[in-house]
Amino acid sequence: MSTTLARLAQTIESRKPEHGGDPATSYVAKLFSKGDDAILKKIGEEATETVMAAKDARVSGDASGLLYEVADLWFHSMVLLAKFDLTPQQVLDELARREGLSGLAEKAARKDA
Ligand SMILES: N=c1c2ncn([C@@H]3O[C@H](COP(=O)(O)OP(=O)(O)OP(=O)(O)O)[C@@H](O)[C@H]3O)c2ncn1[C@@H]1O[C@H](COP(=O)(O)O)[C@@H](O)[C@H]1O
Repeated sequence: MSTTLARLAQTIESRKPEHGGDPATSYVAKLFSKGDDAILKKIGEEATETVMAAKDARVSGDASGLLYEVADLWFHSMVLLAKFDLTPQQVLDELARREGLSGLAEKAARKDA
């Protein structure tokens, strides 16, 4: 896993209440203290902002805003994973498992099952 992702996952984990995360000084601790729905709401917002940024980029030809929104989306997705004691490595493992398997072939296999 990239060291940036690994470090961020570690920081997010350290912000959990059981590890002493303080909602007064930490955005992640504050999200954890608000509960699952607050995290899900942020994911919905960031996903929508990603869509809007892509539409803006299509019009302006400048995709730089899309990078910021996808970073926000990835970050909040990592908070969600941590909330459920899952790790980015597990997501990468799932992507690795899928490597080389065409999405079209996978879908067809599902239909046959
Ligand atoms: N990568 C991020 C990161 N990306 C985005 N954000 C925050 O996510 C929020 C995004 O929400 P919006 O863009 O909707 O802005 P907003 O209106 O201010 O947000 P809300 O008040 O609606 O939640 C902002 O407050 C951003 O600062 C992040 N906050 C933290 N991190 C990482 O998490 C680490 C731990 O952060 P703390 O827990 O705050 O110490 C940091 O060192 C960073 O590495």
